[in-house]
Amino acid sequence: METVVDIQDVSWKRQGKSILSNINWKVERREHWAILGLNGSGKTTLLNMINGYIWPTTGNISVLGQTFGRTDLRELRKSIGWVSSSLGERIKGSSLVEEIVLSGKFSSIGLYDSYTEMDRNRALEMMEKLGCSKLVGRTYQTCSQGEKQKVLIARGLMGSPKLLILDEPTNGLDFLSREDLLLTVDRLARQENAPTIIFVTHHVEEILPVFSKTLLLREGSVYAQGYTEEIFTKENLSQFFSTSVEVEWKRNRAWMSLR
Ligand SMILES: Nc1ncnc2c1ncn2[C@@H]1O[C@H](COP(=O)(O)OP(=O)(O)OP(=O)(O)O)[C@@H](O)[C@H]1O
Repeated sequence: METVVDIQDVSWKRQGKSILSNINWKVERREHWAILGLNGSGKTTLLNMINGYIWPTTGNISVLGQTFGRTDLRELRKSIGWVSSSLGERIKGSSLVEEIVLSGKFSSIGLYDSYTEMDRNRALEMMEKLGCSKLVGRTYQTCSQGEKQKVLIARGLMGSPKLLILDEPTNGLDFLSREDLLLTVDRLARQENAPTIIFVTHHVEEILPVFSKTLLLREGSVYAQGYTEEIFTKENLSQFFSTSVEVEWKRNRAWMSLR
């Protein structure tokens, strides 16, 4: 099996404080993972590290077989699609959605490079895949929150990444748009040639069965990791959140409520 992310004994310290402590985590190809953690648990820090924006204080990390310190990070980043709210905030509202998707090929925010007919067709194909091709010709600012997320995911796929990171993609979505986006991600993840996906969330019930593995992060440490269905017990989650919770499984998803 091909290892996509290999993190060994990684810690990251800032101002004498451990933000990440002794993280060990391996993601194999086509093994889709969810990362669940409360605000401030270290999720974004971990993603910044996987993308090579920050380096471990101690420990080793390699992504897609490239060991940090011995690799061209800009090249590596082209193999990683990263969809986050900070990406969304950097997009100009007046940009056409198809141009936003196309810009994913160059990992740029605006579209400055020239592109071919083939690139344009691929952009349309990615929009088709995400179920948002009807938006062609529209500007970003006229799209709903859910439509914007789909455009950004299509952009993330444009460069045929081996790893796709979806960082809280359901933020700001209403109940129906959230379910629609989750189903779209589920469909994408099940495709034959799908990239390995890391799905970051605060919410247990957003973790669909296709995310067969979950990493629980708490206060910068791995609280638990492994098969989602084994991890999401009421005992585990009550300890994890330091609050008594009930867990109910419906449609292969765990739903959590206060006890
Ligand atoms: N450069 C930095 N210097 C000091 N502290 C930092 C730095 N970056 C992050 N932190 C701290 O590390 C902790 C983890 O932050 P991080 O943003 O990774 O959490 P998160 O799980 O992504 O949170 P959220 O769910 O709210 O996005 C926080 O307490 C944050 O204040």
